[in-house]
Amino acid sequence: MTELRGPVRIVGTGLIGTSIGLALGRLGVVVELVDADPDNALMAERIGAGSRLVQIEPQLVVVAVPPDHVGAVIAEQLRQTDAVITDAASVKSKPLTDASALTDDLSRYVGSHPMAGSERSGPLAGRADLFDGATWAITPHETSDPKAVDLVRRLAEAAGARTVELSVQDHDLAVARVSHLPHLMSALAAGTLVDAPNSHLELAGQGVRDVTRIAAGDPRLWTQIVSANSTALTGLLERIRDELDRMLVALGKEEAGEELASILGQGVSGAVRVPGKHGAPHIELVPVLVTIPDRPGQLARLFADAAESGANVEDLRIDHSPGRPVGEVELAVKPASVDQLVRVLTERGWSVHR
Ligand SMILES: NC(=O)c1ccc[n+]([C@@H]2O[C@H](COP(=O)([O-])OP(=O)(O)OC[C@H]3O[C@@H](n4cnc5c(N)ncnc54)[C@H](O)[C@@H]3O)[C@@H](O)[C@H]2O)c1
Ligand SMILES: O=C(O)C(=O)C[C@]1(C(=O)O)C=C[C@@H](O)C=C1
Repeated sequence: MTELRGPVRIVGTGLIGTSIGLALGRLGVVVELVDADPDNALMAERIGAGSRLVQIEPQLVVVAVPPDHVGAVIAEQLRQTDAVITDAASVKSKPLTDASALTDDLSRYVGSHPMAGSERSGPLAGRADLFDGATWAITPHETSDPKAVDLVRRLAEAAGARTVELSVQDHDLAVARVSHLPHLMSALAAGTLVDAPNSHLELAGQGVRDVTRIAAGDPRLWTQIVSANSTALTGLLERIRDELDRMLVALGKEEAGEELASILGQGVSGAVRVPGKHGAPHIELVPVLVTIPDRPGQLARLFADAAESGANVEDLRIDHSPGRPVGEVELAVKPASVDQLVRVLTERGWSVHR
């Protein structure tokens, strides 16, 4: 076991670097912050992610810069320090290839990728709990030192994540499917809203919000991510194109029912395969919808009442459209807890529907 004692140097103090600094700060690990943009490093320091100048040599360097720059920073940090180096990039082949072109010995480098993030960028979007319960992929390459792999695993665990080890190639295939394709589909769906009249947008409910949230991610970052994974993405996009053609043909028919139901049914079968919280197998959750008045303290009261019922709220969604005097809270609970939750909330005056 290789103990994570720090100091940890974080290069790139945006959303991910700052969140890692904040998470390690919870354990008292000394963190040094470095960024090409001095304002971002200063901001990360101000919100408590670490310090800009640490006098001791780092034990570990985390490179959290956009994918196109990762290889060069890895090579630079290997030259400048004796530390183990990891990176957080959303693709793993490109950083390895780029770094290999710049240095001969990559034994102290182990790629990794926290599978948690946000559509927001920069240090102000950083959160100490971003990785709690998330999956963190570790992608050793052929010459990675096992002790370095162990230390990177320690980093992920210290940040609150559970680790999954897989090859660089397998990682890129996996994220093409579970992260990069969904991002592109979200961008395409959101793009159709650009010229939508306000009278259409006024009808926006939770469905369109669910589908478009990630489309708000930084286009420069995402261009780098998807370009670096173009081969895997091309195969998936071709499959989507074929399905779109099938859907168009079906919609054009008078009796489209069966064909459409088969495409939508495929969607249901795929959606239930998405694992549940903490990477656990998918568990069936039942949504319980509660209307809440738009007044301070109502959410706290609702949670207290839900807790009284004994139900564990597994997931939560708040839908509050501006201009409405009430909001709607969706509490997702296990089927066994539903009846008791509904009974207790109704008794306490909440307007509840399933
Ligand atoms: N955004 C997400 O949801 C997410 C999730 C997991 C992993 N990642 C990966 O993490 C990395 C960082 O993403 P982010 O969302 O934190 O981006 P970000 O834009 O919030 O932050 C990137 C930071 O890197 C700095 N930077 C850029 N080039 C640099 C260089 N050469 N040297 C030093 N600093 C440099 C920028 O000034 C900025 O502060 C990316 O590789 C991304 O693929 C992102
Ligand atoms: O939750 C989000 O906003 C994300 O898009 C996070 C997400 C993902 O696809 O799950 C996005 C890119 C990262 O490389 C890792 C995580």
